[in-house]
Amino acid sequence: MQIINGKETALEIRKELAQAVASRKAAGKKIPHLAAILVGNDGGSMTYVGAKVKACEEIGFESTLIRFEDSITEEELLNKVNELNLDQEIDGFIVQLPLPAHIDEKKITLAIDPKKDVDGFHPENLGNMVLDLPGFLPATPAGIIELLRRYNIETSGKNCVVVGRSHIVGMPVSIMLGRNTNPGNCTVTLAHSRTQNLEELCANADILIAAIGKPLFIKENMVKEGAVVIDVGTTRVPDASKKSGFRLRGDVDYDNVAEKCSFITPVPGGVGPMTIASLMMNTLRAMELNGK
Ligand SMILES: Nc1nc(=O)c2c([nH]1)NC[C@@H]1CN(c3ccc(C(=O)N[C@@H](CCC(=O)O)C(=O)O)cc3)C=[N+]21
Repeated sequence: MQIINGKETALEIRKELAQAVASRKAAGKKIPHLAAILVGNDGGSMTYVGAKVKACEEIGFESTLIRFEDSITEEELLNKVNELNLDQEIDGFIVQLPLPAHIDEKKITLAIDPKKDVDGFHPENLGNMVLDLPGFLPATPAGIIELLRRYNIETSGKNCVVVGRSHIVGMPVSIMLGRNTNPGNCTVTLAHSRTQNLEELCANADILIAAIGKPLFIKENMVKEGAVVIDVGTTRVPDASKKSGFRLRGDVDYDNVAEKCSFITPVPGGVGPMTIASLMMNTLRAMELNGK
């Protein structure tokens, strides 16, 4: 069994990006500039956005954090999105999800200029992904693909089961793994809450991707001997023994599953840091895509 070290891999990518920034600087080219919009005070969102800003600083990207109160109106948020769309200094930006219930996330996502959509959530970028055209790949699925690539994990012809059909992880990663690319060429099954015989289905997977957001959902009996298990879950569960009062839990019952796997990602230190690394890769690509 090998633990896939996402934290270390993300660090490697960040070093590569820092080099790319340094050579851009030396050539007198523009430094990538990422902006992030954060609405409200959700603990998880603040942590993730903070980590993104920190990653920018380490790599040498410019970053701008834009914060709003929960009470911001949809129109005010749309105005800010439009402003960032037009701002020549900003190469890419994200609007951290989830947004307060009175704001329509779809409307906001549609308002982002696809050329600055480094989250890869805009339908134009999802369409480009499906058709193998250049664009931005969603950060978490791209991070998963990058881990499979860097660990030389064979995917071609493998039976891959993705559990969870979210628009930002399950659905896009199922498409990416089914494409005629390497990594890719999997036979993919996208499972969800209505799937019948889920346990049996998972137990037949060569590659199992858990993206449901339910702590410890994937049990030992759902994992095949020698399977590759990718855990996308990051749920904060209360834990009095921690200073923060919570601990991070994946979707996989790691302690009982790990032994059976050929490869497994831990939580924390697996897919999470790769999401941020992919976002940074997308931000650098934004410059290339936009001819800067
Ligand atoms: N517009 C938008 N884009 C996103 O990419 C986005 C989002 N909204 N909303 C929420 C999810 C979640 N997400 C994570 C990013 C990093 C970690 C991460 O780095 N986790 C660390 C631990 C961090 C901790 O200690 O809490 C780890 O797994 O090792 C986790 C989750 C990005 N998301």
